[in-house]
Amino acid sequence: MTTEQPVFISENELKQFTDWKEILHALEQAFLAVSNTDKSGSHPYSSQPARTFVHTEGGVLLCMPGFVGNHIVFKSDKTSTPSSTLACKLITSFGDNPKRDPPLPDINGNIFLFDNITGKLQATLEANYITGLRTAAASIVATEQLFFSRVVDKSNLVLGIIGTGTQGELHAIGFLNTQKFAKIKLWNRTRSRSERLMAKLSDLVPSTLNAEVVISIHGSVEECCKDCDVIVTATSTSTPLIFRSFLKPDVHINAIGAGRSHHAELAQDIYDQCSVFIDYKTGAKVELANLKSNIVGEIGEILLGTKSVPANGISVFQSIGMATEDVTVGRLFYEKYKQARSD
Ligand SMILES: NC(=O)C1=CN([C@@H]2O[C@H](COP(=O)(O)OP(=O)(O)OC[C@H]3O[C@@H](n4cnc5c(N)ncnc54)[C@H](OP(=O)(O)O)[C@@H]3O)[C@@H](O)[C@H]2O)C=CC1
Ligand SMILES: O=C(O)C1=NCCCC1
Repeated sequence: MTTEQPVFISENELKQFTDWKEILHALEQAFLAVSNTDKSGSHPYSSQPARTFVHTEGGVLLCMPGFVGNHIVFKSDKTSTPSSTLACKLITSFGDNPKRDPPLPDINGNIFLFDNITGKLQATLEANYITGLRTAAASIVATEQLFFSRVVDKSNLVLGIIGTGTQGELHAIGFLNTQKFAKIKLWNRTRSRSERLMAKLSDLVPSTLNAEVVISIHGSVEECCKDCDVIVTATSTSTPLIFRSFLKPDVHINAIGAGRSHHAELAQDIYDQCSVFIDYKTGAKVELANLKSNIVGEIGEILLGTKSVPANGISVFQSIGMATEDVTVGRLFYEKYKQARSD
């Protein structure tokens, strides 16, 4: 039995291990694990209750425990045997933090990884950046399944990002690195923040799949959404920003924001007409209880082949955020950290 002390791995150390292909694979494993009910087959499986919320005067603490069994950590390692991983993310959201001097992130989290045999703590991973990566990767996997799988002409596609905070930025970077778009349109309530993101993306573009992409900033949400094929909403708004009339008929939307409710960014006239897919039903029962829409199923059900993708119309991935995503991505980063130290 190991007598080693748990390690603490900082955000700066973790950043060097970013590999979008591996992160997308880790997300697929998480989605599959949640939807799979057969522990004896070849797919990953999971144990994951709905997360809990502790409210304080200044914000909220979320406790997100999860277990994933029979998952493959590295897509690139064809010989790897399946792993089991137990972890818990503790994450706070304190909305006044960005206004402090100096400003602090609204969202601050850590992932605690445990030895699956002994239950002993192995590592604590600072998880602001990982939370951003895995949320963006969840949207990218959802977009592959709900949009790219049904689209015939993949030339000249337009991506819109509504909200260019931490999440909006990592979504733009993730999509730039993994999917082809002709245009990326940005909108943010505070324009200077979208200008900062545009400058950052322009530097990154040459090293991505999207050397020819045109990036633009827009003064209104409606103008930004016009002609978009895929949209990401990543704001903390508590009132709707996007209405049906802004949208193309077959648009796909990844709705990330968790303002007062998890479905505040889109107007009811969109929810009246679209097909909604989610990350996990257990969480949706609690966090999407007031959502009036057609929730078709989980992304993992599409990956398992037990649910099919609507051929057309508006699709929405209503991203709640779940522990199993942090479990598989946290394990991936921990293994990369250990490999780097043994080299
Ligand atoms: N689904 C998931 O798995 C996850 C969801 N989230 C959620 O994603 C959202 C964004 O998080 P993050 O990027 O980390 O936060 P940031 O603080 O970095 O960014 C917040 C963004 O929301 C915008 N915003 C806030 N209030 C409003 C409003 N009333 N109208 C329009 N825009 C508004 C801000 O604009 P401005 O720059 O003008 O202030 C900014 O663009 C949050 O709601 C968060 O809870 C976060 C992590 C995971
Ligand atoms: O899934 C997460 O992590 C979060 N979801 C909602 C807001 C805080 C972080």
